[in-house]
Amino acid sequence: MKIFTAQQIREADAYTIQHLPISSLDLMERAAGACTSWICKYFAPETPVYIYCGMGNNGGDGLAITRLLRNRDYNAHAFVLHHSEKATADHVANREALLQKYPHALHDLPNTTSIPALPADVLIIDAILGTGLSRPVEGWLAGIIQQLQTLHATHTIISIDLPSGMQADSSSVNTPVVKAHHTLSFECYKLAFLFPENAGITGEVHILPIGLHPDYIQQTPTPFQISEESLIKSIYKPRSPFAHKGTYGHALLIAGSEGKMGAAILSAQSCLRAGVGLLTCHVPKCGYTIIQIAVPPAMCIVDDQYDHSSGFQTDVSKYKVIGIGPGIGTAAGTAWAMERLFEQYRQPMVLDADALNILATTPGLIDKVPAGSLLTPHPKEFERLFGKTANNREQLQVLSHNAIEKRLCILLKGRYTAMAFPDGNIFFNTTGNPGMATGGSGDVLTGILTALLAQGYSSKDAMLMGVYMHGMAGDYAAETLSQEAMTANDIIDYLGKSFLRLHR
Ligand SMILES: NC(=O)C1=CN([C@@H]2O[C@H](COP(=O)(O)OP(=O)(O)OC[C@H]3O[C@@H](n4cnc5c(N)ncnc54)[C@H](O)[C@@H]3O)[C@@H](O)[C@H]2O)[C@@H](O)CC1
Ligand SMILES: Nc1ncnc2c1ncn2[C@@H]1O[C@H](COP(=O)(O)OP(=O)(O)O)[C@@H](O)[C@H]1O
Ligand SMILES: [K+]
Repeated sequence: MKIFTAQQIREADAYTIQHLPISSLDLMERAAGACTSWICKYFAPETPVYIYCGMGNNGGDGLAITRLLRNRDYNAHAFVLHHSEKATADHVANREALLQKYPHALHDLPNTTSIPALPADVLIIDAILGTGLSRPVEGWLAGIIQQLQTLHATHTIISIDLPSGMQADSSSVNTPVVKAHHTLSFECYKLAFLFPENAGITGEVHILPIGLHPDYIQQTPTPFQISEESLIKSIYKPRSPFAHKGTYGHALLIAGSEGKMGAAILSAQSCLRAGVGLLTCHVPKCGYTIIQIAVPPAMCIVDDQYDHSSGFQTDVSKYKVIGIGPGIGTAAGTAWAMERLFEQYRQPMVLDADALNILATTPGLIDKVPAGSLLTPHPKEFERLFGKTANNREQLQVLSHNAIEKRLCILLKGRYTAMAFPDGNIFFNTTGNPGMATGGSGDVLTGILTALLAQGYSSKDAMLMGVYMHGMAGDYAAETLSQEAMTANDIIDYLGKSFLRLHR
């Protein structure tokens, strides 16, 4: 699913009006109709509904929703906030329509008044500002938004299209934004919904289709997309009936150190469960027996130190892919060995955890990482690698810039893991849940990505598919075990169920 900018949404609107037999007013009626149906599904007609409307088309939606709710016998009231002199044509048309049918449902709030006290059971609809927001809200309107923010604790708030004050495509940190329990947004996700800094502002996001022209959606390029199951199914390659273990690649996993052999076990097990043909683990000498007992299908070679500081003396060229990082530690010798590895091995590899920490502290080393490699930092590792950023929009820019410049596939872990590619595209993953906020989840991802590269998926496809499958396995685990009780091992156990879903 593409994510359009506010500007592109305006263009989509105009294109739809021009190429379909529909007026802009009818499109607004459709949008308002979709919101009204959603509200009626979840709230009984006895619920009093107060709808705060701005002067633009977002306010127009609010006025239309008021009329449509009244048509269904809801006790709905529109409060128009006069934040600008002029209203848009469709706002005016909907004002007239409401006045004509339900004159007592319309109330004007001049830009001197605050929101009058409201009964406890009122449902609040925020239709003040949408994608037309041109600058951060200030003055009187900022006061109104602050008032609505405090009402979040006592009333249910539904924002139309986006929480008023939120910028669709950029950061809104330190600016007044309505805090919603639900956001009913039209046609597509807005970029800002995916920013961790906006967690708790949109509430649950519900995307309501309003029939924007499919040609515009298909033809318009955008760097931002949501990775969906249909995309993953199109990437997935079923195994050939004539396959043998050599078909699916021999992977080398460099992982573990004293006290951190668990990371090696988790990534090795997930690598096997994600379909690698053959797996060899490179571990320090303290880990030999552990791996041999815990992961029988894997072969094992050892470093004669307690970390990986003797280097990877084996002939690395025979491996289809190398995954490196989980639990390896950051000893100077390990950094030295990693540098040698980049000289010997020039195919895409997977770098995670301590491998990333070593990159962050060894000047110039990141430039030696083979092109097409997959880097999987969480936000702290990302900051160590690329520095602090002022907000999530800037963070995304830094992510994409480095992916393009260094020709790497780099992700940034989170609720909506962002994946940036050398072609400039950025995808967001939606699978996964807070049950995965548990030690070892990331090690499992390293194993999955390594396995997919070994099986011949391209770097981009491996990242898109691996992150999606990792989250889906986490979702299956949470469904059966609860988010609290699930552990990283359970993500591995449910990988099978996730693959079965792709077979269908
Ligand atoms: N294709 C779509 O997505 C559709 C969108 N519609 C609605 O139209 C909305 C966009 O409408 P508009 O372009 O009229 O924009 P808005 O309704 O978001 O706001 C525009 C108005 O707010 C003022 N304004 C902007 N920033 C302000 C600030 N910081 N402080 C005070 N006033 C400010 C502008 O001067 C203008 O009067 C969408 O969010 C959606 O609700 C629907 O009606 C129909 C279809
Ligand atoms: N709230 C969440 N929603 C979705 N995915 C999550 C959530 N919390 C964690 N995850 C996922 O779990 C993984 C955690 O990785 P990481 O922080 O590297 O863990 P570790 O270092 O313990 O192995 C990431 O892939 C991340 O996207
Ligand atoms: K709004």
